[in-house]
Amino acid sequence: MLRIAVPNKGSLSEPAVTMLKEAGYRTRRSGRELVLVDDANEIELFFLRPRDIAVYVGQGTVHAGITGRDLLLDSGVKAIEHLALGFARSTFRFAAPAGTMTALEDVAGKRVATSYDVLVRGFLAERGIEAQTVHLDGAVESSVHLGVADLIADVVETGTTLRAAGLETFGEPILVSEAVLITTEQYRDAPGLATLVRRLEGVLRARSYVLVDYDIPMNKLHVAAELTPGIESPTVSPLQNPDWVAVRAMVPRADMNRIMDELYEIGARAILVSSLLACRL
Ligand SMILES: Nc1ncnc2c1ncn2[C@@H]1O[C@H](COP(=O)(O)OP(=O)(O)OP(=O)(O)O)[C@@H](O)[C@H]1O
Ligand SMILES: O=P(O)(O)OC[C@H]1O[C@H](OP(=O)(O)OP(=O)(O)O)[C@H](O)[C@@H]1O
Ligand SMILES: [Mg+2]
Repeated sequence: MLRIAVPNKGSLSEPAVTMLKEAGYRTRRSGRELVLVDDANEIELFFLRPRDIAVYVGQGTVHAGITGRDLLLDSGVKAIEHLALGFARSTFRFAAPAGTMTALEDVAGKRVATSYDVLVRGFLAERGIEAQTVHLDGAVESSVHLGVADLIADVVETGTTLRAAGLETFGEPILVSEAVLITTEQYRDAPGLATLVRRLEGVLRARSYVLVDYDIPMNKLHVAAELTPGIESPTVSPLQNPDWVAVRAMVPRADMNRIMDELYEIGARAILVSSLLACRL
């Protein structure tokens, strides 16, 4: 039976559970279950602290796990990023009181507060910059104001938390992170894992594409097909009126409105967009 570690708390937890549910797996009924056996899908889900997941995967006690790229790198564990999952997207950056630091060199000799010491020390060492790290478990943004550090290195999504603390990012991002499915060389080809990966890819595709249907005059079909080439080729069906056809194709969700506008411009009508629940391409 495939053993998978799933985050039990924090930013990764809810979207990870939602994704597994959309991939057809049984998921937690309460927030308290530690392990869940899904016999039908031959999978066991272990709900663990996000930070610990790389450790379990690295030790080989579970076949794979969902964690953040930043947490994986900070763990120092030799695990493989098997599939990027597209949620919990963030950057990991240095930030200091507004107007005080502009370049990485400014970090030299300073105290950097962070929850990701290994990641930060590795990044600075690679660039030959010596600085001291101060480990904090969270709310790192408060550390400068409270005098335990001169700057921070932390997760930034919208930047709201930084702004509220009067801090500004500077220098290149240390890392661009998102949730990832991780495994080890040992289990990379485990049979059940391929199924899990295919299902998760199906969810990712279903999230990033929509299905568009429209009617178009026959003489405009070639232009319309260029706008909606689909994956292999758009489906074209006859209509009772021989001068018109119906077309169905998958289009990237991000381009949906532009494509609808352009289809309308060239004469398409009854343009309908629907969401996909799941797919195998
Ligand atoms: N605001 C955020 N937006 C996107 N991703 C985030 C955000 N905060 C944390 N993450 C991501 O979540 C993971 C951190 O897991 P962690 O359990 O520490 O989450 P958390 O939301 O910080 O939880 P906690 O409430 O325990 O602080 C990392 O991969 C990190 O990049
Ligand atoms: O850029 P923003 O959209 O403001 O998000 C980034 C903030 O979110 C996370 O904090 P979290 O809520 O997890 O609190 P923590 O610092 O205690 O982990 C992260 O550590 C940042 O503080
Ligand atoms: Mg946090």
